[in-house]
Amino acid sequence: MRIGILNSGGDCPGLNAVIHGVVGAATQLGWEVIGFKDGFEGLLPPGDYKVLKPQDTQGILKLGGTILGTTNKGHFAAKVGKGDIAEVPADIVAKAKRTMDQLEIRALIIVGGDGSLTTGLQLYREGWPVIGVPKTIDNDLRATAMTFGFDSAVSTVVDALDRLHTTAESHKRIMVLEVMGRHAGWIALWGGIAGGADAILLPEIPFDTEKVAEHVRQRDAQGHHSTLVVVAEGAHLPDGELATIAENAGGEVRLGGIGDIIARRLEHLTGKETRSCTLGHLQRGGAPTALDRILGTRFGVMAVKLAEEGRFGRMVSYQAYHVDSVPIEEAVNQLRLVEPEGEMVKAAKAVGICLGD
Ligand SMILES: Nc1ncnc2c1ncn2[C@@H]1O[C@H](COP(=O)(O)OP(=O)(O)OP(=O)(O)O)[C@@H](O)[C@H]1O
Ligand SMILES: O=P(O)(O)OC[C@H]1O[C@](O)(CO)[C@@H](O)[C@@H]1O
Ligand SMILES: [Mg+2]
Repeated sequence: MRIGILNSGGDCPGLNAVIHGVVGAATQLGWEVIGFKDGFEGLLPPGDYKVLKPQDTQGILKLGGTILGTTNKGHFAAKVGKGDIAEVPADIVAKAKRTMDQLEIRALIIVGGDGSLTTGLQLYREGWPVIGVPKTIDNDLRATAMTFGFDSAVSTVVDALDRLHTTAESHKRIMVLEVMGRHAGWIALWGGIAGGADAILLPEIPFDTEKVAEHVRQRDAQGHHSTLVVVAEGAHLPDGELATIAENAGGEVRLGGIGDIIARRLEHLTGKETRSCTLGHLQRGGAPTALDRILGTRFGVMAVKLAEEGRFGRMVSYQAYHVDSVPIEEAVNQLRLVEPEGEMVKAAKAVGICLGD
């Protein structure tokens, strides 16, 4: 038996751990694994792929990125189909299906985010043997309590904050760190708490910059002359708007710029020298943490198990310390956001972190 795997959408630390897990588990069953390159693009005739044997995945656990490559552009860019639902055009699907048939692929493991899994759902509904593996550093999918890549991204935020602390203290400055997370504040909240931020601004909690400025003044009065502010890229400006750069190929807006805006306002309101720093794709690169290597491995193993059991149309999911699965249709387009009254936000406030509300 032969199965396929592809990565699609943005990359994420831990993708190679999934590939490693899939190849390891499939090899034990005597199966062959085909790795399609650059997302769904690799499915287009004549097919861009490589046969993945255990020796091809040796040593990749610790590597960031993906050995298969990925894309969020290309021929599979979803177009608006029936009832305003984005669909991949029929001729593209037909061409890709030819490759699947020629290679006799009996299961296709799609490791991707919301967009790629929506495409996966379309293909499953058209009869493809699809299995989904969720991938996002944002950790914002309702159907899974944790995704690989998140812990690595948080570690990068913590490392950045550790470094910013010392320069902020030396100069008695406010430092604003803008972090990723799209419309969810998980990276900001976890990274901010672990990195000892003094203020954390989230998409889920409307904030008032004057309240942050007052927090800075109080800290100054207590003898703390530097302040670290973490702001999520998707946090809303006081008028409710998002700070954006452009639209990307998938039609999704590219977020960015809120750190600079907040820094300028805080400097104006407090009279303190303020600098901002955008962490950007550093959060997506580099070696995955041990947790992400383990999670990626377990997700890969579960994907092969689902293939063995013929349970297609399902997405691997992590719930209550167990790796299990849910129907893909229940998983896509269901965001898990920070609860403004949740225990974690309360814990942040309890240790004196200002959320700007
Ligand atoms: N709403 C959608 N419906 C169907 N396909 C989609 C949708 N949004 C995106 N896609 C397709 O999925 C692929 C990747 O999309 P996108 O760049 O959003 O990545 P993703 O899988 O959502 O991962 P992430 O956004 O976390 O990087 C592209 O081919 C894109 O056309
Ligand atoms: O790599 P790109 O296309 O700029 O996408 C960046 C976005 O992708 C993510 O890294 C993951 O969804 C977001 O946190 C961020 O907004
Ligand atoms: Mg997406």
